[in-house]
Amino acid sequence: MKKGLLIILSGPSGVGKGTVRQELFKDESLNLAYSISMTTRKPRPTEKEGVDYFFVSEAEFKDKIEKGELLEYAQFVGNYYGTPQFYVEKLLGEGKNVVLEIEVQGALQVMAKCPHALTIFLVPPSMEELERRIRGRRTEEESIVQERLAKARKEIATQNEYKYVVENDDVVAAKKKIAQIIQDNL
Ligand SMILES: Nc1ncnc2c1ncn2[C@@H]1O[C@H](COP(=O)(O)OP(=O)(O)OP(=O)(O)O)[C@@H](O)[C@H]1O
Ligand SMILES: Nc1nc2c(ncn2[C@@H]2O[C@H](COP(=O)(O)O)[C@@H](O)[C@H]2O)c(=O)[nH]1
Repeated sequence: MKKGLLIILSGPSGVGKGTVRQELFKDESLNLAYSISMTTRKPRPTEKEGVDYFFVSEAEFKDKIEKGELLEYAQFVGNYYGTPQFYVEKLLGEGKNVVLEIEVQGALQVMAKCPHALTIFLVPPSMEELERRIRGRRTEEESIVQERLAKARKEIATQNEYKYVVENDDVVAAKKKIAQIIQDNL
């Protein structure tokens, strides 16, 4: 069986990666699977264990790092986030096109390890709109919103490291562009 395509969907916090990803997953012709990350962040009220993330303690996360079980990992605004390698390899082996929805430091690690990965960076129409989206979600307290926005400015400056940059002005339009990019690379 032909191995699946590894797809990195990156971009600043609040740009709409999760929203666009959910739209993409409605398109069954893309044969997508989502890589569920591990994090030390506390779950948000709507988030479910094993669906949105595997929520773990810092000690558990560090144990995974030591055992070499993460494809990549990073610290992001006070918490660890990482990609369990086992599931990614299993899904790719089953021919699935696997989506990693990750921040920039982790994306750069995967690019170094997997040079054939399809890399897509989502940008907001403006910083003002990004701020509206992060605040509109009402998931972070003010100090964290400020830290995420500061991080976003640095992350947006790395967009040239990615093969494709897509503006998320409209969710359906962004989904269509990314679906076309994936089809073109299959
Ligand atoms: N094109 C869009 N126009 C307007 N609002 C949008 C658009 N895309 C996403 N949003 C909204 O922006 C907010 C942030 O989106 P989302 O949580 O998907 O971002 P994210 O990039 O996955 O964030 P994080 O990296 O922090 O998980 C949500 O409230 C979502 O509904
Ligand atoms: N390097 C990684 N980054 C990840 C992973 N899973 C999610 N993320 C990114 O972290 C930030 C913050 O996420 P949030 O859920 O707290 O808003 C965001 O950019 C995510 O895409 C991962 O496994 N590795």
